[in-house]
This record gives sequence, structure tokens and C-alpha cells, in this order.
Amino acid sequence: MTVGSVVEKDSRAAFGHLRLDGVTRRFGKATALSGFDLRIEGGEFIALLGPSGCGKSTALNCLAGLLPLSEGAIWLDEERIDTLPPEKRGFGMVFQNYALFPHLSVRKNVAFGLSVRRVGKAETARRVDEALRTVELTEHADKLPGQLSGGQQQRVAIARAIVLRPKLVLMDEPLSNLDAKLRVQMRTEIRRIHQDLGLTTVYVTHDQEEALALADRVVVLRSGKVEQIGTPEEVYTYPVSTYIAGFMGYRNLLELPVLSSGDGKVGLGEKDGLNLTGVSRQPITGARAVAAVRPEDFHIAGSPDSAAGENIVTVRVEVSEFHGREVAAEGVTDDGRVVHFRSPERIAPGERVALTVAPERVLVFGESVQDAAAALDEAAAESIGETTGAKDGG
Ligand SMILES: Nc1ncnc2c1ncn2[C@@H]1O[C@H](COP(=O)(O)OP(=O)(O)OP(=O)(O)O)[C@@H](O)[C@H]1O
Repeated sequence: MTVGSVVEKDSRAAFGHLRLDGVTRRFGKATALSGFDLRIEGGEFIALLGPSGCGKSTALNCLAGLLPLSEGAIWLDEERIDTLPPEKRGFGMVFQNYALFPHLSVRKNVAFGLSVRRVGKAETARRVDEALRTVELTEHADKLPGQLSGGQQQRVAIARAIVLRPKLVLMDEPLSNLDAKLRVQMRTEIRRIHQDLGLTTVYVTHDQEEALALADRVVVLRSGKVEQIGTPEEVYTYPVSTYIAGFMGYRNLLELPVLSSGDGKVGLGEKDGLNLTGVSRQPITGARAVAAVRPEDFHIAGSPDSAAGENIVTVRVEVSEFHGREVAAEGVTDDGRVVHFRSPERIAPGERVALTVAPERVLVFGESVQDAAAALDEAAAESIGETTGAKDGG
């Protein structure tokens, strides 16, 4: 596991750090979350990422106090807080279904938490105005939630959380009910509000693009355990396993015999077949290993007869789909391996092309191809869920 560089803490944050120490949650015999360790600096934006059922919501609900821990502890600076009820933790929550009161105006929805806390009228009005300004809803203050768009309703939910000046904001897939364009807009808004107010945010998502765009550090969970923690750049560029690689868009997982390995460089290949040179951060000791390559890292090197050099992969084109700026293509090698790649222009099915990839963009993992395939299936299931709009895509 890689621990990402610690992000500079925001001096406006309400605490120094929050520490999850071996947080475990079981449901009967099933363990939803196991030995979760994480230190969150005040002011940080953390994304919990993973496919459906990996334990993201369980982790968030344990933090919020909605689920008691089976084992472990949570510390806010020097105070142990996992024994406190949710209302004593001072955290704000934003859910995917907004959970607004339909019969109350936007203003009253936002003011609700303050009235429960018996904040005075003038102070309430001032803070509600400020929260509505922050989420840019001032002119909609007197409308009912039903009169607002999905994105505006989600802003009300965010205003309702931030008006309480929470020490920590917990968000569970807050954008998953919005269409793709609005999701991207609201994502920027959420990051802006986080920064403007000096909040500390923990954000649950199964969408890797969202996690990478928003977070200072991404925590990738798999079957209730942490698989990798790192900055978006680290997780994207140096995934620690084929599972993370699959999630981060390394769609090609090619299992090959190991020919040589040392100093982080690995030679893979078959006699008279596919040969690839790649890099690895872990020692490769097995006889076979898996090379992970992103489709966009393959480049067309020309026709199979003329292409020369390292990492040449010859394929017969099977599918070529127009995606606007580029064409997404699928080809098959002579030994029947499917290779996903990109091309600046359409290529006809049946055409043979030589592809090449820089060795530093071939990540080699000493895992079995079954593990790699399972990982890719999980990641693919997620992306299918994305495109069909399915909630949990798993
Ligand atoms: N109340 C419960 N009783 C029994 N099992 C539960 C309960 N809540 C969660 N689980 C199980 O714990 C595991 C983790 O669930 P969790 O909701 O944390 O996953 P998730 O990553 O948030 O998934 P999703 O993205 O689908 O919401 C799953 O296997 C789930 O079936």
C-alpha cells in the first residue's frame, strides 16, 4: 500500500486531524469493513472509491455514527469520538437522495438544523443567507424543493449541511442522481465550496473520474479492505494492483511468461509471439506476470511490415468506434488476445496495424491472470453501471 504525500492542512479547519484506527464493521458473519486505518488532515478532501459492496458507505456511516464499530476506534485530535452519538460529533451529511423536506421552502430546509439547535432568529437568518449565497441559490430561497432541478436540490442539501459549520462533511454519492453534464458542474461546485469554506470532506463514490477530480487523496477499497491510498496522480499513474489498474482505465491486461526482471524493468514474451518490456515497482518472482496497458497509451506504429523497435504489437482490427476527438478500436493479436487502443482516425475492420507502447507505460504485476481478469470484470461492471445509469453497477 502506498501512502500518499500528506496534503498541507488548511489552518481554517476545525481540527488538526481525524484518525481511523483499525475500524471494522461486521454484519453477522460478514465483514463489510476490515481494519480500516486512515489519518485525515484538517482541510483535506478524501474520496473513498470502489465498486458496489466494497464497504464505502459502511466506512462513511461508521464515521457519521450511524453504525457502531465492531472493532477499532475513531479519534478527532486527542478525543475518541466513535463512542459519541451522531449529533455529538458535529459532522454534516449529504446523501444521494437529497432527503429534503418537500413541504418546506428552500430557506426553511436550510434553517431546519439551526432551529433544532435553538440558534437565535437573527443569527439563523444571517447564516442561512450566507449558505444560500455560497451554493448560489439566493434567488430560489422561497421555492419548494419540488420547484427546483436535481442539481439545485443537491445544492440545498449541501447548504443544509454547511450552514451548521460542520467539522467534517460526509458525502455519499451526492451526484449519482444527476445527469452527466450536471455531475461535472456540481463536482466543480463541491470542490469550490470545500476550498472556500476550508472544510474537511470525505466523499464516497464508485466513479473514478469523480474521485480523481475532487480529492486530495483517494482511498481505494476492495472487499472491505484498503487496497491503495494515494494522491490522484499516484493512484492513476502507479496503481499497486491489477484491480486498481482496471479501475483506473488500464483495460488491457496481458498475461505473459517472464523473460527477465531487475532494476524495475521487466521483459515479458513468448517465442515467436507477443513481446513486451515494461516496468514494475514490486519484484517479479513468478514465471508469468500481467502487463497492464491503457488503450490511449498504444500508438499506431504503421503497417506490420514496416514497424520496427521495442513493444510492437500487431493486431487485426475488429471494431472501430468514432468517439469525437478519436476512434476507440479493438484488435486481435495472432494468438487471439484482444487489445483495446485508440486511433486519431477511423481504421477499417479487417485491416492489420502495428501498435507500439512506451515501456514506462506498460505496468507489470506479478499476479495471476485470474486475479487480473476478476479485477477487470469488477472495473468493467462499474463502467457499464455508469453508462446505463444503474445505481450500483455491480
Ligand atoms: N445492514 C446490513 N446488513 C447486512 N449486510 C450489510 C448491511 N449493510 C451493508 N452490508 C454489506 O456490507 C458490504 C458493504 O456494503 P456497503 O454498503 O458499505 O458497500 P458500498 O461500497 O457502499 O456499496 P454501494 O456502492 O452499492 O452503496 C456489502 O457486502 C453489503 O451487502
